Amino acid sequence: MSERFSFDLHARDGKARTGVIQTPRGAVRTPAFMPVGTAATVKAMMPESVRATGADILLGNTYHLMLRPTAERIDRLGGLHKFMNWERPILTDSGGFQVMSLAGLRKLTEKGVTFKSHIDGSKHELTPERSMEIQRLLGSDIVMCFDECPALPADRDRIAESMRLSMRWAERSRAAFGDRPGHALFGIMQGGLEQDLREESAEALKAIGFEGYAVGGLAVGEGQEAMFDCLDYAPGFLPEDKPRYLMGVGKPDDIVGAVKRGIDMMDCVLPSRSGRTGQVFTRHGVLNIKNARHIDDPRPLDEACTCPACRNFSRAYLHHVFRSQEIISSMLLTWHNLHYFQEIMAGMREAIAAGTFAAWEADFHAGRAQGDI
Ligand SMILES: CNc1nc2cc(C(N)=O)ccc2[nH]1
Repeated sequence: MSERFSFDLHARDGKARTGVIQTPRGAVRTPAFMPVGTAATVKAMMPESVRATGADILLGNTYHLMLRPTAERIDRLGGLHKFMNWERPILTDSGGFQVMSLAGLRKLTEKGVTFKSHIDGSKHELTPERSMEIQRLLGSDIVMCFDECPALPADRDRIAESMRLSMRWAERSRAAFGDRPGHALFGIMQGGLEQDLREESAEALKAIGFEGYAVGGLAVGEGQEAMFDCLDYAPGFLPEDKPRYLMGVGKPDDIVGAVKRGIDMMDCVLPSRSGRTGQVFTRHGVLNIKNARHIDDPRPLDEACTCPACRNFSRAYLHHVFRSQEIISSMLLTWHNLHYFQEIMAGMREAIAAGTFAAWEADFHAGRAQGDI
């Protein structure tokens, strides 16, 4: 285990990169996918099961945890790692995105955001300083700057104004974070789909200096083509030698396209949330287990998959327990989806190291039938 936070790039293939982030709580192999552990749990998964899928790091949500059970209570109980029995790295978001997407009665000023809890209507405030304090109390290994992520579509002036506010908040986040060896603070690039504003944001963040850099403000309704157009230039504005984290992404083909364009880390609720709705991701495409066509199907979800759902259960059984709203349905489908997402990451890491990413990507796309399978 390293006492420091560091990032070592091992290989490149085109713009795609593979390497390792070292932290005092363990190594993170990149490109990395982070399962989302919103309320101190990856829903329907035991922590050891999350690890068994291949995850090196998971994401915790500041907004949810500050409201319930509160950061102070988690701190008193030994921090988030101990609280949720996950002793490997945790990245926490700043709360900024979820305040704007979940909370009620929000008021945004230069200082920060005041809002009402979606749980009980109680009043709260998030500022760069309070977000840093919460993430410190949680004990997270990678802390995210407090920022504002404007909803798209938005006009250029709004995007510019919002980005510049986030850059001022990045300064304040850096100042409030303090000197915490072994912990990292990541800046978040904003700027919407405006190339010049993205470059301005990157320059502002580099002038402050961070241990890693996120591409924020995407996966907010712009669509894959627009997101990839932005990713064709935005990662290149960021330092080569620091991790690049694309927030909130995404479907398997989004993830592959992002890594191809130079992204090292991603997080998304899709594999876990969709597992609970019966949506199953496989190397041959997507299926929904609730479809009646599975009712007598003795085959596994994916013959080639080694997860517990595919090794031990038929589609007919998974259809039955989904239809019966049995808890095991969410457990098995979440496990399968997370396992598959980690299989994609492992395949890309290996391909980039071998210089065969283009062939791997062609095989990835070739295997995916259209629609249900
Ligand atoms: C699900 N899409 C998504 N876009 C995001 C953008 C941010 C951001 N801070 O710009 C954070 C979380 C995000 N999640």
